[in-house]
Amino acid sequence: MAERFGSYQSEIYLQGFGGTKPEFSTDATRLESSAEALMEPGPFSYVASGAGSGSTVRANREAFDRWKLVPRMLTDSTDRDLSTSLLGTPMPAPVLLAPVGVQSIVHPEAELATARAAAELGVPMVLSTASSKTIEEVAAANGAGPRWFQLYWPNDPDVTASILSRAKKAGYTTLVVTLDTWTLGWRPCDLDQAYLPFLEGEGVAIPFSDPAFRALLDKTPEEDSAAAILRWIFMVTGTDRTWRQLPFLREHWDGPIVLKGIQHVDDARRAADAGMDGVIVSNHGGRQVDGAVAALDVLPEIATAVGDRIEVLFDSGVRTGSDVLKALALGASAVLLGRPYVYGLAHGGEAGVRHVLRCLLADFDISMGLSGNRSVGQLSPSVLRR
Ligand SMILES: Cc1cc2nc3c(=O)[nH]c(=O)nc-3n(C[C@H](O)[C@H](O)[C@H](O)COP(=O)(O)O)c2cc1C
Ligand SMILES: O=C(O)C(=O)c1ccccc1
Repeated sequence: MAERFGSYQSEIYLQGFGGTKPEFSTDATRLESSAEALMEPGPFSYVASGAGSGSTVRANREAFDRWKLVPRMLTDSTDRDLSTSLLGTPMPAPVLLAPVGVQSIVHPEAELATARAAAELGVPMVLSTASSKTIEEVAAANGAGPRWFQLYWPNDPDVTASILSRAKKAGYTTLVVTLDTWTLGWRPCDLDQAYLPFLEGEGVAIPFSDPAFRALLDKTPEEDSAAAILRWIFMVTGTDRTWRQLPFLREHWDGPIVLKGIQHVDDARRAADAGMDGVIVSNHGGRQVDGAVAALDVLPEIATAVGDRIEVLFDSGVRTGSDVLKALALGASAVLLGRPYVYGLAHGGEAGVRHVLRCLLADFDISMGLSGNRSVGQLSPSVLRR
């Protein structure tokens, strides 16, 4: 697998020596700028922006910039092994695609394009409950690729059980339960444009195709999609799901369960005590609580507290190979990539997502080697300085 990433490095450099520019930028920040030029203003700012003043979006990046790598020399890191295994999922590198809803606002092939690109590289994707394609359609596009399922937790037990059984049947192995979005954050950019993503594109395909959800409606989603969407929004928002109800998910999911959106060390301990298999340290890419702490700043204390009991994953602000390295050195066993692959999708569908992933993996590989690290298991805070 290292060879595959290495060869991509050579491919990019050889193209460069031949004077051929890559189709899309190899840099995540530039890709965001070109996505802005390419996308409609509504979808672009929906993807790019954060809650409130954007202070947490910025904090996520600033936290990465405060940590620096201290490279080591002559360490024989020519042959690197970036592969890892997480909750029974073998991975070519410690990277997954974060759950991102309603991808049809970005590209007509939406999650199907993402699923194909992820499968091609063997990178696990996490399918969002709010996706614009169904559980089964995405599974078919993902083929033999590894896939996890993210749950926005309905307050109706029959609907929850139905969605979980569909996901299990379609080959999703790990359940990610997102806890930080029991209502959408205050997002002035979207409010100012009156932009609501679920009203665009193909709507919310998973509940719309779900027999248990459809059974609750007076009119089918095809007859009255606005009413169906409203019903769905009321079902997945609100605070009536608590720690006490986690056993319900356990009863209806026989694979690993990971809680997403954990930011306080006591919540991470509580997740471990509740028998969960992992947590994702995340502030939803700064989209929920404006002024929330940078996700990277709480990672070390959470990894120290529970890292020996459960898996600690990380997202929010990962943009480069060095970022992956830093998060792993601070205790994450893997990271999830959010906005950058969505910009790849906007640029070129499946090819765009594949491009973004290959660039990130090649950059991570090179950064590992040049800083003197051979394997992900070897990383610790000692490779960093603040
Ligand atoms: C457009 C968009 C839609 C998202 N939709 C979901 C979702 O449906 N479920 C979820 O758990 N997280 C969702 N997220 C959050 C991501 O999973 C992830 O936590 C975040 O994007 C990571 O930050 P980053 O974009 O800085 O990498 C979404 C993020 C974006 C940008
Ligand atoms: O916008 C988001 O961050 C998000 O999580 C979401 C929620 C509902 C539908 C689509 C995406």
